[in-house]
Amino acid sequence: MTLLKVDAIETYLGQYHILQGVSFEAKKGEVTVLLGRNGAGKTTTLRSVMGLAPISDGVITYNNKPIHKLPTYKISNKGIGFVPEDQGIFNDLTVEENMKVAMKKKDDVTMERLEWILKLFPDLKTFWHKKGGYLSGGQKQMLSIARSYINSNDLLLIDEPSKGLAPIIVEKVMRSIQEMKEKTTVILVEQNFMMASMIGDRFYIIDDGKTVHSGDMKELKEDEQLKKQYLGIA
Ligand SMILES: Nc1ncnc2c1ncn2[C@@H]1O[C@H](COP(=O)(O)OP(=O)(O)OP(=O)(O)O)[C@@H](O)[C@H]1O
Repeated sequence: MTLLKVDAIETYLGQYHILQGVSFEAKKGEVTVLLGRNGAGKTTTLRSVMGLAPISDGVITYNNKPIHKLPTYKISNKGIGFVPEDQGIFNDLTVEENMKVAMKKKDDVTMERLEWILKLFPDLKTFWHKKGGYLSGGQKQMLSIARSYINSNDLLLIDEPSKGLAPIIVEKVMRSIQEMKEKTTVILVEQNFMMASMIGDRFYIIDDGKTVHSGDMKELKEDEQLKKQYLGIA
């Protein structure tokens, strides 16, 4: 079943026509990976879904209902979580406060999730009373991911979770996304192709603000030509 459908969206940032026809679908229970070189438009695509970079043309539907005219908080209230590339944590709040502000509920399920998160990222427990602004880049990234895991979202948009993290933590994050898959549909922007291909089900390649290729991740793993052409690997 298609949970999110992005159909031929166009987005301007200021006077620049950044997205010029991006289309993709996220199927329920799958990890959909958006790939493409730097500046291709992947972040802008996620921001457009969240209503942070409003589209000028095209349609975005969630559970078959259009959401592209809604303000960001209404999109978020539909159960769509977002881990932005720039982390979006509060520098003046402690790790604990950052987590509490993110919680939509404080029920047993949320507390169980918190326990799971602190096992996943023990660093956050160590720095529980430290202000967000004083964390290292990697710790900020962990906090940002943790904030998105705390609520039971139906869809999670994650922008480059591996950025700034040590390889062992990247692996942990990827495994956590795999665990999340049981409950949450995921759209992932990821430059680390090895990680992306490990957990991704379907891929879409964005180039120059357009979707240029899509398919099963299994196929892309073997398509050296495509990887070389658009991703600069192989
Ligand atoms: N505020 C802005 N105003 C004008 N152009 C912008 C703005 N923000 C981003 N861009 C441009 O939009 C294009 C797409 O950027 P975007 O961040 O979506 O790419 P990306 O695929 O996520 O790249 P990366 O992998 O480097 O994060 C880039 O050419 C970028 O320079």
